[in-house]
Amino acid sequence: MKAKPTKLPEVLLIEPRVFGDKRGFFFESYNKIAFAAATDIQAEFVQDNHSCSARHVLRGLHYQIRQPQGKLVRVVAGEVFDVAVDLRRSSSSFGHWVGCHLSAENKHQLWVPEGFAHGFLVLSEYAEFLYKTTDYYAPEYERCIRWDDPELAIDWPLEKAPLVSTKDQAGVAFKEAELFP
Ligand SMILES: Cc1cn([C@H]2C[C@H](O)[C@@H](COP(=O)(O)OP(=O)(O)O[C@H]3O[C@H](C)C(=O)[C@H](O)[C@H]3O)O2)c(=O)[nH]c1=O
Repeated sequence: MKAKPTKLPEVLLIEPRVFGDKRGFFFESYNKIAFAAATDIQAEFVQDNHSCSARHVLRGLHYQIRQPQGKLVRVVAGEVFDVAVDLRRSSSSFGHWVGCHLSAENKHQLWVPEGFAHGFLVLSEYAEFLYKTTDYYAPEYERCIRWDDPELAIDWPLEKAPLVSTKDQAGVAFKEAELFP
C-alpha cells in the first residue's frame, strides 16, 4: 500500500496494492503493520462502520468533540466526494478542507485524523461506505457543522440540492462550533 499526503498533510490518501487476475481482484483493505509502516501512524481501530446512501445524499460534517475519532474510510460500491476539515485552532491549516473522490473503482482510502470534521457527498446511484474508527461512537459528544458553511466554502460537486438528515440540517456555523485546541 502507498500513503501520500493531501493538501492537508495529515490527511492521507491511501492506495492499496490490488492483485487482479481473470477471477477478479484481491487486496488487503487493512493490515495493521502495513498501515503503520506506510503512514507512520500507530492507530488502534475499535469500531467498523458501514453505511449505504443514495445519490445526492450528503452526510456530515461530523466529529466528536470528546473521544475524537480517527477514521479510515473507503467505498466498496459507487463513488463519493469525501471531505475532511481541520478543526484544530493551533493548526496551520485550521479551517481548511480537502476533498477526494473515493470509489469502488479506485479503491482509495482516506485517513482522517482526530481533530477533523468529516463528511461525504454521494456521486453514484448509491454508495456503500465503510470505515474504521479509533474510538467508540459517543452521541453525547457528536457535533455537526453545516456542510454549506460559507466560511469553510467547501466546493462540493453538487448536481442539485443534497439530501441531508434533519440532524445535519441543524448543523452549526463553523464560527459557532466547538473546536479543538
Ligand atoms: C455514527 C454512528 C451512528 N449510529 C446510529 C445513530 C443513528 O441512529 C444511526 C444513523 O446515525 P447518523 O445519522 O449519525 O449516521 P451518519 O450521518 O452516517 O453519521 C456518520 O457520518 C459521518 C460521515 C461521519 O464521519 C461519522 O462517522 C458519522 O457521524 O446510526 C451508531 O449506532 N453508531 C455510530 O457510530
